[in-house]
Amino acid sequence: MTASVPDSVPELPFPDAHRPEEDPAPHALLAPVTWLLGTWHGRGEGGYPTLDGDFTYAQEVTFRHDGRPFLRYEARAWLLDADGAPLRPAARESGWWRLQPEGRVEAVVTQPTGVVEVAVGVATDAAVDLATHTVARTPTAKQVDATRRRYTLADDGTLTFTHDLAAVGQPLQHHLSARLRRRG
Ligand code: HEM
Repeated sequence: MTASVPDSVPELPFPDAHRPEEDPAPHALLAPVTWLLGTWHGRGEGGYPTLDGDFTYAQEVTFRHDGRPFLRYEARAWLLDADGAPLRPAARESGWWRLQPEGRVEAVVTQPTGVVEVAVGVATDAAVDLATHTVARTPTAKQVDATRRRYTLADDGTLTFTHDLAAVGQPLQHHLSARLRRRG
C-alpha cells in the first residue's frame, strides 16, 4: 500500500516568525534573544595572520523561530572589492541556537567547509557571547579549533558582530568584525 500524493503542495502549516510580534509568539525561553529576530545586513572587515591581506565583506544574518525554544540561524557573506562591489561568495553557515534558562545558549552551527561547531554562551538584552564547546570536522576540512562570536546591539540599532578564530595552528584571535542593520 503506497501513500497517496496530494495534488497540490500544501503551505507550511507552522511557518517561522521573523519578528517578536508575529505569530507564533516566541517561547518564554527566547526572551533574551527576541531582539535578534529578523534579518540583518551590513559590512565588515576580516583578516588572519595566514592570509595575504585583509578583506572587506558584506553579510546577511537571519534569526527566526517557530514557537519552540530555539532560533533558526543563517548567515551568508560575500567579499567586496575596493569600491564595495561584490567580488565572490564567501562563508555560509546555518544552525540552531537552543535557549536554556537564564539566557544560556547552546548553538549548533554547520559550515560548507566541513566544520560543525557546538558553541555555548549567554544572551542578555543587548548582547550574546558564544564560545566553542566542541568542533567536528570532515576528513578534508581545515583545522578549526575554536571560535568566539560576540553580538552587541547599540542604542542606534546597529548590531556589532565580532568573530575570533583559532585555526590552522594559530591562537584565538580576530578573524572578522562587522556592523549590521536590521532589514526585516
Ligand atoms: C563572514 C564570514 C566569513 C568571511 C567573510 C570569511 C572570509 C575568509 C577569507 C576571505 C578567507 C581566505 C580564504 C578565502 O579566500 O576563502 C578565510 C579563511 C579562513 N576562514 Fe574565514 N570567513 C568567514 C567566516 C569564517 C568562519 C565562521 C570560520 C570558522 C569557524 C572561518 C575560518 C576560516 C579558516 C580556517 C580559514 C583558512 C585560513 C588559512 O588556511 O590560512 N571563517 N575566511
